[in-house]
Amino acid sequence: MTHAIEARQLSLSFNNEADWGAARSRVLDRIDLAVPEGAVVGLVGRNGAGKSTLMRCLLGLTTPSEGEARLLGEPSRALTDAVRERLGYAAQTPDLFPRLTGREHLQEMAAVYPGVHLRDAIALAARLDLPLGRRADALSLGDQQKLAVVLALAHDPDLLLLDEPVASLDPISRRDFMRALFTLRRRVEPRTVLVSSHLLSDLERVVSHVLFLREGRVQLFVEWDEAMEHLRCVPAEQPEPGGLHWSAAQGGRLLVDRRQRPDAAGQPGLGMEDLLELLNT
Ligand SMILES: Nc1ncnc2c1ncn2[C@@H]1O[C@H](COP(=O)(O)OP(=O)(O)OP(=O)(O)O)[C@@H](O)[C@H]1O
Repeated sequence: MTHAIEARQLSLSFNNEADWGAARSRVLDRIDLAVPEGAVVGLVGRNGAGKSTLMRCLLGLTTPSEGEARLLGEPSRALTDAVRERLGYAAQTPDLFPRLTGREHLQEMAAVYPGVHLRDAIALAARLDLPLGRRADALSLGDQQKLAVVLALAHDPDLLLLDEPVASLDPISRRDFMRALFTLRRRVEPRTVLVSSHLLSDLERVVSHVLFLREGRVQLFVEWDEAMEHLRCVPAEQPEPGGLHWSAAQGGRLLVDRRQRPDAAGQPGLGMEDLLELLNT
């Protein structure tokens, strides 16, 4: 199987001397990851879990302290232009030129990336109700986010990384945008997407996989349909072999795969919010 995103023992530490004397804090902790081509991965975790940092390391924008990442088969630290042209990224804080209009942003991009489809991008902007004639510094935060996403999608990338792209969008725009992510494709090959969000109900509708991150570590990386079908929570006073995670909360709870635990048969399925809560306690 080909993997669009790979990480091996990816770690990152920062010197936080101002905060903690000479302490070094580990923001990413030995992350191993293999995301199959065509997967739509929801990246989920509490504030400060390391989601944005992981995306930046994957893209080669931040250099890891240890380990390595690969995108579309190439090491992130040395991506060729050919692979860069197949990537789309929208940062959590939109990275726009304040004096340029949305349309000018698109034209600038078309000049650099031969694969930009102006007509499709303009159609997506219209669908999202984004005024392309307005300067970026005159756009609301939600509209700036929409523009960042329209730009990230404009060249029909094979791999799309979106860092909280819908946080400031109203519910109607969010729904339209989530649909657009997966339907706007000129090529037949499926697009791989890594999207972080705290809006779990939006993610639940569109993802094929979920990556739960806690304090820079991968807690769980699962196919979402499988997780809903088979992951269950059973009471347990202490960690047990075969359990995927043990939480001390509520008298002790163990996350298990019900195929391995007959006693989990009567337990209800877990939503993304249940899992996030369980994995963080
Ligand atoms: N340049 C830096 N120097 C020191 N610490 C940093 C730096 N960048 C990030 N961190 C720390 O790394 C941790 C992870 O931050 P990150 O922004 O990746 O989290 P996140 O999961 O994206 O959070 P949120 O959901 O709030 O966006 C935080 O504790 C943050 O303070």
